[in-house]
Amino acid sequence: MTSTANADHDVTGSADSAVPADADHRDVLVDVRGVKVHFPIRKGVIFDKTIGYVYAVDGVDLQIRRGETYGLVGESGCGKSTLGRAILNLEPPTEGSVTFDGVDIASLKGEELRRKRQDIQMVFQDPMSSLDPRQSVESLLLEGLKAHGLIENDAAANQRLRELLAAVGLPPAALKKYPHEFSGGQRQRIGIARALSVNPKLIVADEPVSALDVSVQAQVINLLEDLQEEFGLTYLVVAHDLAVVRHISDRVGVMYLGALAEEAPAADLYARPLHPYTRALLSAVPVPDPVIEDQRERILLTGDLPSPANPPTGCRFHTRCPWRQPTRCDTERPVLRTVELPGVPKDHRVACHWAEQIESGELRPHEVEAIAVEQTAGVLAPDSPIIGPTSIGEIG
Ligand SMILES: Nc1ncnc2c1ncn2[C@@H]1O[C@H](COP(=O)(O)OP(=O)(O)OP(=O)(O)O)[C@@H](O)[C@H]1O
Repeated sequence: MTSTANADHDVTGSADSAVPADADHRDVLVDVRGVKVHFPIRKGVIFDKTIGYVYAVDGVDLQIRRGETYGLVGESGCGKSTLGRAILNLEPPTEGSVTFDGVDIASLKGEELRRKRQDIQMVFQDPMSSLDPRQSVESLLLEGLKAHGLIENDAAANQRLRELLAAVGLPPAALKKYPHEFSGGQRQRIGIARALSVNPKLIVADEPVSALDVSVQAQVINLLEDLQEEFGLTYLVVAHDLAVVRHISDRVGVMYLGALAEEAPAADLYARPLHPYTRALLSAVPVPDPVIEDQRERILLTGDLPSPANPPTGCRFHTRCPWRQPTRCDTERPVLRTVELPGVPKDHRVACHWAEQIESGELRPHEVEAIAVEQTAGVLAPDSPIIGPTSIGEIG
């Protein structure tokens, strides 16, 4: 693996403890250590010259425990999908390692890699573009089974397909139909059945409901939760929408410009965000009560999201941070660390030099008078109708 890092990027921003405090190593299904994915920017027709890099993922440590749902959130372009692809070994890391079920996936080749890939499946945002329109549902579902040699005979295959459809709440008649004959929610169910067909351990769901109507989103989220319980699945759910991730996740990681800004059990993160970026995102979420809505402080995020091809020095967030402090914030990259604050669990980690001082009120934001929020990309109210009284039987 070659490092493309410049001097500033050599500061990895790695966590003080890669494995969460209360996690046993055997509990960890996915172990991401110091992962960087840098895409070269090339110029020239005849001589292909590298003139820079897009620092899409720039030093991420995270662990996903068996049976949990890890929600990864962040604005468009912060590197969520690239990190997901690195975990699947579809995008080999420039630096760092990804261990899946105790095995470094970069070391696998041929048959071993094919078998490991069976354990990790993806659910995509737009089922219409991920399902071949010329294939019937039967053929789409058989594909994975055949590729991994999981078909003993026709009768067993037929039984398996029916079980898969039942698991995702679709009738057996769906087998003979084509993707265009289904609604968006039903198509996502087919995508989920396809992922399930090879008995994976991990499902990486990249924006699994963002292309669906709000009323259908809840059904698909509930389906994913039911399937997790039934089949003992582990999920990495990638989304730009804090509301989706809140309801489905056990733990949430907030990404900003290629690195984790904060990571915590979902309830803690939403109740007590410690990173200025997470605070700003959550402060932008409207509250249904107009009195509270009127009184609460909103945090101004100034400026645009910097380009990952030219990230700020020091703390990636300092150019937009209302609490930024001279020198340290723009020169020293903060590591993801635990904080010594009463009531904050050890697995609530934050990459901010001043998390304690901000939380205690010792440091005040520079733009205290500002109440408008300029940049709130993709944030929905935590109580948005994502979670409705829906069941696995309801078909979206
Ligand atoms: N193959 C590639 N070559 C060059 N740059 C890339 C490549 N793939 C992604 N990028 C860039 O890397 C950065 C991170 O992209 P990524 O898709 O991972 O972000 P994201 O957070 O998933 O965004 P979105 O929610 O819009 O998908 C972006 O600036 C993107 O343009």
